[in-house]
Amino acid sequence: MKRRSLLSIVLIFTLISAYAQKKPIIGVSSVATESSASAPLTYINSIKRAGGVPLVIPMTSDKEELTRVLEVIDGLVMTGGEDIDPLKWFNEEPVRAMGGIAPKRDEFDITLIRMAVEKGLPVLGICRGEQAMNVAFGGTLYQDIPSQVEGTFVKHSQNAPSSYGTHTIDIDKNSKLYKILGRESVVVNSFHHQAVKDIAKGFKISARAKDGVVEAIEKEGDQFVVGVQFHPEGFVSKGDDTFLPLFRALTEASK
Ligand SMILES: N[C@@H](CCC(=O)NCCCC(=O)O)C(=O)O
Repeated sequence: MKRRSLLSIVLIFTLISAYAQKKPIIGVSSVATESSASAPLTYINSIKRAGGVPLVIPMTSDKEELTRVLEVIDGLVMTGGEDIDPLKWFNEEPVRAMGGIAPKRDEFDITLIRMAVEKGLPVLGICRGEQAMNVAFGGTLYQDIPSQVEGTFVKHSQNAPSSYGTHTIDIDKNSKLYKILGRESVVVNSFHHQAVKDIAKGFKISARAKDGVVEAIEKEGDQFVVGVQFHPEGFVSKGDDTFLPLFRALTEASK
């Protein structure tokens, strides 16, 4: 009898440790067009380098489909892209300097973020993904930094490779981002002309550029819900480990 109970304990322990070693499946919102569903390999390779298994999610706003997707993924990365429709999502008339919008992608991204966060999944929003995260929970955006934000001077739309940082951000020491990166400031890449204006309820600003533009946000509380205005995948996918801890924090939170 003793031998059998010892064997069953060893078996249970083996099963638990095997489960704990399983790589988490990380959903990646597709950079959708009307005719394709794909995501840049920079996101895919960064997730792999951080120990996750990437899974591209085709654009849909069908809640039944999204519910099934959320049953199979353990975490989520929201990718970059077009401007977000200001009239639909934060009740502002479009300013002349607003860029191209993608209404179906807005619906997809914002519905997916809301459902993932409400399900308790870890979510990392990148650039548009950070902006959609803020809007999904009631925040607003500057539609065009240069024409709407007095006193800004940093170039937020760099003409340099995505693996090359061009401006500094200052990180709040009381933030998840600081705990993850372990530094008060860091040089980031920058490919945007919009930014968080009013922070969503239940979120906080965790980093700003030297001209005050918001560069990172996070949900208050323990759930990993982090948005960054820069593109950490541009560095990580090229072997620069500066932001690998951010993807690792996502995959760890997804286990
Ligand atoms: N349109 C928004 C967000 C910009 C953004 O996501 N840039 C990334 C483009 C490259 C990619 O698709 O990853 C803004 O301009 O602020």
